[in-house]
Amino acid sequence: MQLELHLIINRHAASGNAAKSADLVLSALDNKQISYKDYSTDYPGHAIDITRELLKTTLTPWPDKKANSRFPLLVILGGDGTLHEVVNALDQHFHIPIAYIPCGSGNDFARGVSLSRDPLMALEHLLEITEPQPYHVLHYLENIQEEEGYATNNIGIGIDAAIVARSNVSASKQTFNKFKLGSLSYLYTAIQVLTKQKGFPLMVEVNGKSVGFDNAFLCTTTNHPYFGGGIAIVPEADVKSKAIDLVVVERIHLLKLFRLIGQLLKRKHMSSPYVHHFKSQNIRIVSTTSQFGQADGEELDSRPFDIQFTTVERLFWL
Ligand SMILES: Nc1ncnc2c1ncn2[C@@H]1O[C@H](COP(=O)(O)OP(=O)(O)OP(=O)(O)O)[C@@H](O)[C@H]1O
Repeated sequence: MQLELHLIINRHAASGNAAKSADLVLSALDNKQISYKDYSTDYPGHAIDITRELLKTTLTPWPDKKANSRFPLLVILGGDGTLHEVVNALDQHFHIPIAYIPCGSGNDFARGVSLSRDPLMALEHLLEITEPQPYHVLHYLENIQEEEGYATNNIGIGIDAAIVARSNVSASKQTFNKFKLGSLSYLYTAIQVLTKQKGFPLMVEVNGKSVGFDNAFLCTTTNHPYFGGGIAIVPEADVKSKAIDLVVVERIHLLKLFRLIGQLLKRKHMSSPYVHHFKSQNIRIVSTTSQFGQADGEELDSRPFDIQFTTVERLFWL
């Protein structure tokens, strides 16, 4: 099957470093005499508008019914946030495959699906593939604001979301990204926010059973092991599995918390008595107090949450 590539490029990802990666990819395509159309994003959310336009005019589900035609393949160049926008813009068009060349700072989805984070290697991989594969993505339904969407990586309320909110306004992300140290930016901001985040009451419902926490600190639902730029929050999570992994960490004394962070970095935190792991195809979390929220590193407003999670299969050209 011949391909017609449609590239959505977020040159602003990785604090602008994505522009260089995108130019490398476009030059490689020119050298190989592979034709493409490229669309650069001009503002936050522009990837959504471009995707919706392509959906009306160009994109088709796999497999293509028209023989001898070139398949219009959507290719995303950006970070997890850009991918998040496109997955949500495609909504229930699960049979329209998404190809991905990671150019962001964290690139957790690429880590989660074992895709090379070197843009040229990811391009080689894309050009070798002959058909898309199904992967799971998280589906969430927030009952209070009746908001629905998808996440390729994770959705969290509590400290991880507070870190996202803080790092989006801090200069450290730009500084660390300049030196290609996106995950250090996350850790640096994390340490700044840790002292401020208070514990909050949380209810978790898994397979019809409710569990209450008086003093939750982190509550993250994840599709694969990674968050925050390569931190393995649930090392055993598997993007190919239908099950969702939820991890709840309790607010503990700062000294114990630093010890837990050490264990987290060595992937030994899951046995801690303060870390609670749930795995199911259907999970609900309820926070009656206002908390920060994040979906794939994109901020959700600070508010109470009542979220129902499932997974859906969608095609990726990976
Ligand atoms: N032209 C633009 N100017 C400013 N922001 C943009 C522009 N185009 C897209 N964006 C925004 O950039 C944000 C961040 O992009 P993205 O998450 O892909 O990169 P990143 O944060 O560097 O990577 P990662 O999420 O993998 O750490 C997205 O929220 C997107 O809406």
